[in-house]
Amino acid sequence: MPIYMRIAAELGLDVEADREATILMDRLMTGKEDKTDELEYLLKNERVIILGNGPSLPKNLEDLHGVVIAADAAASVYKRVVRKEPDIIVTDLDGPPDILEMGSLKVVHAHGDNMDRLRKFVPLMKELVGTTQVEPVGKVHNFGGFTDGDRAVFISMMAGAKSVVLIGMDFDSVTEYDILAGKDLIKKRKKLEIAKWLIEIAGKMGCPLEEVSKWR
Ligand SMILES: Nc1ncnc2c1ncn2[C@@H]1O[C@H](COP(=O)(O)OP(=O)(O)OP(=O)(O)O)[C@@H](O)[C@H]1O
Ligand SMILES: Nc1nc2c(c(=O)[nH]1)N=C(CO)CN2
Repeated sequence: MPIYMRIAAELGLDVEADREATILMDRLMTGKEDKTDELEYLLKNERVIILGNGPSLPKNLEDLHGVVIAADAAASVYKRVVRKEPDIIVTDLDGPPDILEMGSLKVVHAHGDNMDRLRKFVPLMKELVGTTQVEPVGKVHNFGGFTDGDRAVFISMMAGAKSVVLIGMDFDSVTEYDILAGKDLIKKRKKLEIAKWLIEIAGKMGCPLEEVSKWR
């Protein structure tokens, strides 16, 4: 079974709704600039640092050398701690809305459970990269991956990054942010297990992961 079909079955996701969201995203991107070439240019042959939103993130943000990709709410933590904005934000738009005001290149994911947020936020954006987890349509791409953090890993690999460093990817523990945001913690833990599994697959596919011991 294709990897995404296994994930959809495990989490009870509606694949047809994902397809509908992909078509919606393509329509919402009409007249907007598809920044995929710039995304690739930013990452190709670079050392890429991917920030996940795990509890260890704030303590590990000193002296980062490389292109910084923040997975969703990790962008807010990065800005609060180092007073800089990440180069790239990968999001499915369920993080804090202030991240959308950052100057970072945004990679916005369409899926069956965020169509309202796509309708609300994509019209406010001038340029973006649109992604999906099902068949690509028009300007909406599938680079692989599922959660924001592991999608950032697949994007980096597909763009030809020289190496990939993972920070704040604590797959065994949810954050205070998840609890305060009232997330379904059983589902969140399942998503973190999936993220870990997919990053392992990316490693087997040749993704040049650095310092693997830190996130295991
Ligand atoms: N312990 C952790 N808690 C939260 N995120 C983590 C953790 N470890 C790794 N991550 C990665 O950081 C990403 C961004 O975190 P964030 O809290 O914004 O999650 P999210 O993707 O918006 O939540 P959801 O997966 O429910 O949509 C996650 O998608 C995941 O890939
Ligand atoms: N349909 C659907 N797709 C997703 C979802 C989700 O909640 N529903 N969450 C994701 C990462 O958090 C990624 N993809």
